[in-house]
Amino acid sequence: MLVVDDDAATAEVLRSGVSLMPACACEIALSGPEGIKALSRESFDVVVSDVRMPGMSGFELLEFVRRGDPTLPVILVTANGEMQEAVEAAKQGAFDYMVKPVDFEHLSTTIQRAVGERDIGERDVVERDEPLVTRERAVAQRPSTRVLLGNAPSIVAMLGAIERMALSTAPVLVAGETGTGKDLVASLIHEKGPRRHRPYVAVNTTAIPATLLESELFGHVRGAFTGATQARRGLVVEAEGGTLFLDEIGDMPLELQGTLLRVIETGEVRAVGSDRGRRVDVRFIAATHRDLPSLVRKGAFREDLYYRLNVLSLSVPPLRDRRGDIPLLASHFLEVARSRMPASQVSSISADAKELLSRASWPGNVRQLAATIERIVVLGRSSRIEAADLAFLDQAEAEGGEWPGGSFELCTLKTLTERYVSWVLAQANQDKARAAAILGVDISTLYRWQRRGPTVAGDNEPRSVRRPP
Ligand SMILES: Nc1ncnc2c1ncn2[C@@H]1O[C@H](COP(=O)(O)OP(=O)(O)OP(=O)(O)O)[C@@H](O)[C@H]1O
Repeated sequence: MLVVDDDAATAEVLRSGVSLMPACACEIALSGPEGIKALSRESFDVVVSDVRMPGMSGFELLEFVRRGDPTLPVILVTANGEMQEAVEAAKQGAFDYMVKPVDFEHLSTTIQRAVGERDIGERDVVERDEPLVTRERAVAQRPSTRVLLGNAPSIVAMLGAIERMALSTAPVLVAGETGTGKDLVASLIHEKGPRRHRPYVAVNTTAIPATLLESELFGHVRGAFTGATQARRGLVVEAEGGTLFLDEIGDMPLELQGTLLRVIETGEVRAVGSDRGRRVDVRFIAATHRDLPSLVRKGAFREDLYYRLNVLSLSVPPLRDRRGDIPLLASHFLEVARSRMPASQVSSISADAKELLSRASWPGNVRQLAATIERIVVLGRSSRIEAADLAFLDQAEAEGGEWPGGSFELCTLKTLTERYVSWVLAQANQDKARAAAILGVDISTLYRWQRRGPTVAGDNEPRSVRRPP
């Protein structure tokens, strides 16, 4: 809990009052700005603030908190209880309003209520976080408190970029493998910016049949096509004032890419079957796990749309490139899973198990880690997750693992390459696209190598190798 009061003695009294509550740690700030500093340094479950303070009032602090994290409860305490002030406090979203001298019993039950309600609110949000069904579409009704965890330098840098990008309305392109957190990044860009109170509409373009995608996105008028018995506004219009998140943009059909480009450029959307455009104010964030520049080269993605979307870009690193964050994420997902299943026995992770988690290959990235922990929480019978519970995980031998080329007898470059290629394939679970990416060659080259053996530098079969392995 954070207590903000310019009168050190009162703050101290409040602190000693609440420290009687079990498991309550309390920090004091002697002014509004000091409170803000504390809030940016660490996270609190509740804030109790004096109303009249020089420099920054409790109401101003409340406004600050509401903008940053609308779920964080703020209890205002005042020396002179005026009805008007109490009404104002409620209007501005204070959790409660109390008059000094504070009745500690009342304060402590209010704090417990505030923290309890917040937990329930967060659980709702976690539930929203589940795979989006059928049309993979969700309209966020209220700002969520999804957190992006991680201390890896790449993640810290990304968080900084998210904060800055949140202040702009330019399109953003988020790249990264599946399950790395692209949707999470997009929703944070929305939530940290001035559009946070407007809708966040997420669409997975691959989850909607190509024939319906156009009308889903841009709407249609009644009778526009067979079965269009009612007009539809479309998701772009639904995102009015807010953000439209287009997941898997690399899979969007070419014809629609042209329409989307026009909408982004003109700020106008035209429903299928309508001859009139409608102005919209929507911020576009797109994501893909595919290599868009290479799709552009192959003619499968429009170059002009690529440049339009790529005004700001972010690349979310795969989990295996930030292994240091795995224990932290695992503990977080353990808490999330436990809150969904309070009856579970599982409550901690052993050091060995954390070690094993940190070494696994995680081709499905953070989503796979979350699912792994959830499965153990649901099925586990002991209180601690042990290494033995994780025996099924693929360990990433590629890092720190042994070179599998066998003993180092002298052999030709071709033989060595063959062994390396088959080892990489094994590491990638025979996923040719991933193996080709690791090897830095085109997937068609990999297929050819499998049929005819690899071509190596010096072979007289040039041009077929883009980059010598
Ligand atoms: N750094 C993180 N901290 C906490 N949770 C995370 C983090 N990264 C991802 N997650 C969680 O992992 C899950 C997968 O993330 P998300 O759906 O954003 O991935 P994605 O890259 O959009 O996946 P896809 O490519 O399949 O669409 C979500 O539940 C998300 O909240």
